[in-house]
Amino acid sequence: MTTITHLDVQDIRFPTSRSLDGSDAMNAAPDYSATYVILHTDDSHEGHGLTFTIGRGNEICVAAVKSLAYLVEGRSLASITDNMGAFWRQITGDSQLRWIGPDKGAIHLATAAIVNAVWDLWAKAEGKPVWKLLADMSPEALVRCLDFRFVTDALTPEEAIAMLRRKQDGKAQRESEMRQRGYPGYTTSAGWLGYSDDKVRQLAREALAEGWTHFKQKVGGNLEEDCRRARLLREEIGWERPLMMDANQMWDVDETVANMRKLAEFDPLWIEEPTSPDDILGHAEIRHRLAPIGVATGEHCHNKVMFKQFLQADALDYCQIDSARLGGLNEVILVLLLAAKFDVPVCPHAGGVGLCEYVQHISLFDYIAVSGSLDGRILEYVDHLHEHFVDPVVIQNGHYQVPTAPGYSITMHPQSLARHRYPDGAAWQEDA
Ligand SMILES: C[C@H](O)[C@@H](O)[C@@H](O)[C@H](O)C(=O)O
Ligand SMILES: [Mg+2]
Repeated sequence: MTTITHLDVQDIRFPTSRSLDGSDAMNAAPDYSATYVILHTDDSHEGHGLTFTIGRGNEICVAAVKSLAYLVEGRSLASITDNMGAFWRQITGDSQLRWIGPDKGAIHLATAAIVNAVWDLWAKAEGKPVWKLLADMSPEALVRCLDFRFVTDALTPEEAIAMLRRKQDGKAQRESEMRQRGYPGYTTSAGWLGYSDDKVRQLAREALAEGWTHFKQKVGGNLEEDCRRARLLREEIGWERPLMMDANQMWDVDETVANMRKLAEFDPLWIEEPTSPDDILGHAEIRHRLAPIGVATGEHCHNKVMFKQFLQADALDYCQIDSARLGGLNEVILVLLLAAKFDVPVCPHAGGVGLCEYVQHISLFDYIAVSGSLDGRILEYVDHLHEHFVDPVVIQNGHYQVPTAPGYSITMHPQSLARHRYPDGAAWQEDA
């Protein structure tokens, strides 16, 4: 019986601001970072998990993980997995720690790192990748992993079981389809705001040659500049291939409408995070006024209650859950079910460090067992930092190939961890 003996947490940072990888209008110079958790056990298994931050602030998540550690140390894996829903309530329920959330901010990001590490440990112990562990569970077992508190007005456990039962037919066929074709993706790599025109053109050409069909660009800077870059991208990718735009929360509601009426000339599929991530009614208003341009949001949507209200308010066309902004996989699954009930496609946020590795499991599971559909669904891809992972994502022809190694694909190489540990790792010492 596997027992968690000790939780180790590390502050891992990559100096991506030096090349402006990941730059956008709100986040001009991010250092992609991970609050990295290892659950050590009394046998050969380890559970790895991380939460993504963009540099300063990672130390706050590290401290929050340390405060939460007592909730898993000393526990047997079986005592957690026997009732994952109860475990999730417990890890989010320490009243003294909950006070600095609840279910939001640094404490919730830290929760995600631990919860995802538990899933990694469970999947490794079962010898399955996480998506397969989930896809093989009965509807009842899956629903037992979830905490429906605060969402039963929109979705009850009984309804969730019924929804999952309805998708049992065809699961095997969808799984084999995914093993053959992979899950369709889109690339953000050519569109970072800090890149020169030449670099954008070059990366767009390379992405086309690699088989990408959907592209995302950053907007939210100077409007003329946004238009110029959209024109440039359209010159490279043509008009048949979808182009998405991401403003990273730069605008007010009326400003969004005015700016997007101008950018509509470039036929965007969606505008992502146009305004404050908390402004549900604002997004609904934008959606209403900008249709048929879609509204996408979710990478800063911090819990199931927020998503419930976005869905109830008809405020989004694309639900962009983040695997470590929500409190780990249990809460993500609940949002997948909510989105399926409201018939809104889930297109997870990815990129950063490790987020592509995580979300491939989520979208595969969504297709195989929850929504059963690829309509309007496309999974983000960003071409940075995969070399640090033991089982990195594999992309072919713009499609994520199905991961087969046991776990959540989030384990990093020990030498990558050592080199990027902040502030003493070699990557930070060399030209400091
Ligand atoms: C700072 C980051 O790179 C963000 O720009 C990024 O996550 C982005 O919003 C995205 O949608 O990929
Ligand atoms: Mg975004």
